[in-house]
Amino acid sequence: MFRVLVSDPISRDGLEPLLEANNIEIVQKNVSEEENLAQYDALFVRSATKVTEELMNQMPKLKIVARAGVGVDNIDVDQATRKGIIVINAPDGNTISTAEHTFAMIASLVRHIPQANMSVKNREWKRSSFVGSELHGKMLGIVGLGRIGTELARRAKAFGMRVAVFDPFLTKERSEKIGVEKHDFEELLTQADIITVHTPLTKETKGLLNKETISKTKKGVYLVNCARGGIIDEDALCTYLENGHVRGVALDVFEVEPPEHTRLLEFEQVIATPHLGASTKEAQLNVAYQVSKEVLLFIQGKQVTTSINLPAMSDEAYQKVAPYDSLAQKIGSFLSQYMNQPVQSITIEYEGTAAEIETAYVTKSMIASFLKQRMDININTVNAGVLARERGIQFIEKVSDQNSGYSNSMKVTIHGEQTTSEIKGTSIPHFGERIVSVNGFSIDFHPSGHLLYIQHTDVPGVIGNVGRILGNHSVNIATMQVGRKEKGGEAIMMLSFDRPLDQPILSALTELDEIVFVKAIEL
Ligand SMILES: NC(=O)c1ccc[n+]([C@@H]2O[C@H](COP(=O)([O-])OP(=O)(O)OC[C@H]3O[C@@H](n4cnc5c(N)ncnc54)[C@H](O)[C@@H]3O)[C@@H](O)[C@H]2O)c1
Ligand SMILES: O=C(O)[C@H](O)COP(=O)(O)O
Repeated sequence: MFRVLVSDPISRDGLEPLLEANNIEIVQKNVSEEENLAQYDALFVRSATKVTEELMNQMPKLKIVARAGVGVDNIDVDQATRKGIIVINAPDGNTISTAEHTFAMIASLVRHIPQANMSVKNREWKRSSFVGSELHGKMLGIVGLGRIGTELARRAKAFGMRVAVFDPFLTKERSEKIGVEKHDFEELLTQADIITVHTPLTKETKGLLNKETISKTKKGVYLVNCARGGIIDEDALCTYLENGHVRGVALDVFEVEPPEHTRLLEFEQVIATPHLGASTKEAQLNVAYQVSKEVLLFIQGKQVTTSINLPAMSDEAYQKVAPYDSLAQKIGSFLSQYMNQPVQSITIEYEGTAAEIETAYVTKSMIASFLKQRMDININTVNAGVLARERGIQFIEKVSDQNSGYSNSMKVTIHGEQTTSEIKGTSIPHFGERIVSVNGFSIDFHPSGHLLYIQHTDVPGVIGNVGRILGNHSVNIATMQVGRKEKGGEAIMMLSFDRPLDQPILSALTELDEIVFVKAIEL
């Protein structure tokens, strides 16, 4: 049974993909009210639940955190990554709703609609107190032209506004295509009549609009924040509202939510909503449905596509990666079992078509498989890199420009404290993966099942002796491959069996004079 805890109010209809699947139990209850957090495999949240390290420690089975929305600033993604917990979000399910809400806030702000509404409800009729400004012909300054910023720009243009944009990642071509003016931050500050922010809250964007930057804006500017509390510094807003430099402010988000102690709410010129940008039936259905489908993919062992802490990959892209992923896991596990010593560095080299895929994912998969043999914690592609680095293991990814004759290949070299080992493999369409070289010995075997690696001297009779000992122990050899570098020198044997070999058999083989090294490997 896969258990899902839905902590924040999330559309039940949007959970349909999970509700319809077998062996999934869904509990809709806030984390603070759930006594047995340890039983859950997945946690669904919006912005209210704080997914802290402490919470994750109480959920040892947690494998995936699904944010039914965009912002993940309420989730400790670094800690989730360390623990191998996948974090996903629903990047575009609430874009339209938030853009529409922002536009409604802008229109309300310049026409004083909330204040006028309150006044009329108080039985007043003060028409001259609420004279507003037209949007037509005014310049809207958008900071952050992502999904929401772009939709907002389209709406502003339909109202006859000029749209100026600052976004360090915006190209000239894209700004021309959308029909907005690309500016630097300083220009936008000095020219815009209304400034609205649509960036995530990061170290760079925290306090982006502060005492200094707001002082550069036009006197009488309107400021809008429907992205994240803290992008516009709340103390600075109070200062400029008090001295009249800022004419009005519209806020959907606050530094602390709910904003119990902020002075901002005392200003007549401030209009506010309680983080409602994504609160429409449509957006809530979209985001819940998006993350539910992703979690279902995860449960089915398929590739998730909207992960924050994994390389983004569509299912189609993963189909191309899958054969190499499988090969990488086999090589990682093989080398980890074979090399029973501390490791300093791992190098993985891709050649041919293997170099054309999402190699970062495959590298992490190989490292995860390598570490799994050595560590008794949850290791996967999410945390493999962090855990390897924490243990002082360097990993290097290379693309080879050599042509070794295979249409694709992957070579993994491990530098251990005492020795270095290397395995090369290839994936053959419709045939599966093959190991084609071990420590420079050419060989050809399918890396699967109960295997035995034997290093020996290339002398007559050794194969017979090995066969005799195995026969004496009633062990049937399923497959056998040999490889050598030169006649009479060192050679290797790779055997596979229908069952694992016990220690007495391995000891008997080791006692043969011509045998240098024996290692049973389970793949
Ligand atoms: N109020 C709500 O209910 C609500 C709903 C949805 C999203 N949001 C918030 O809105 C924000 C934007 O969402 P989105 O879906 O458009 O995200 P997005 O990732 O599509 O866009 C963010 C944009 O910000 C830009 N950016 C990043 N750093 C910047 C900087 N220092 N200066 C200028 N631009 C910068 C990026 O280049 C990107 O284009 C997020 O913080 C999200 O959490 C709020
Ligand atoms: O980042 C988001 O998606 C929005 O801030 C919406 O947050 P919510 O899901 O708590 O409404």
